[in-house]
Amino acid sequence: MNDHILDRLAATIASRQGGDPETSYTAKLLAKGPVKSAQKVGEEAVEVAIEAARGDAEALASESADLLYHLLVLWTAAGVTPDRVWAKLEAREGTSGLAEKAARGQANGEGE
Ligand SMILES: N=c1c2ncn([C@@H]3O[C@H](COP(=O)(O)OP(=O)(O)OP(=O)(O)O)[C@@H](O)[C@H]3O)c2ncn1[C@@H]1O[C@H](COP(=O)(O)O)[C@@H](O)[C@H]1O
Repeated sequence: MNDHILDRLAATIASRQGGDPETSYTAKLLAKGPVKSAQKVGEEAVEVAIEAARGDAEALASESADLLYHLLVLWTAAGVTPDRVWAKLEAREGTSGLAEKAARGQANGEGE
């Protein structure tokens, strides 16, 4: 997935670590630490939800791009590589979300 936009964006974000906050918004954000990035992810997620509820597909696409950018910044700030997340998704590929939910329920002692 190395030529995917998310991987290219993640590489750009990683390259901004320790960069000049005067010339790079990403460097400025990373310099503030993971809590600031977590706050931005929360804000952008709310904006995504608002545009989805309003039924504005163009605004939803735009806010989704903001959310993905800030999520990638958060991963970098928190030391999570995109490959680690992709591996989680790949491990779930082909399995039903309902089966996973049922397994979690049993582990929690539900449904007995
Ligand atoms: N994809 C993005 C991207 N998406 C959103 N944003 C910025 O994220 C910010 C989010 O909007 P807000 O209204 O919350 O911004 P704000 O009010 O300045 O927020 P605060 O940080 O002050 O809380 C805006 O300033 C957007 O420009 C992005 N900034 C950068 N990128 C990518 O990151 C690359 C590197 O950017 P620099 O680090 O700036 O060189 C760019 O080439 C792009 O590919």
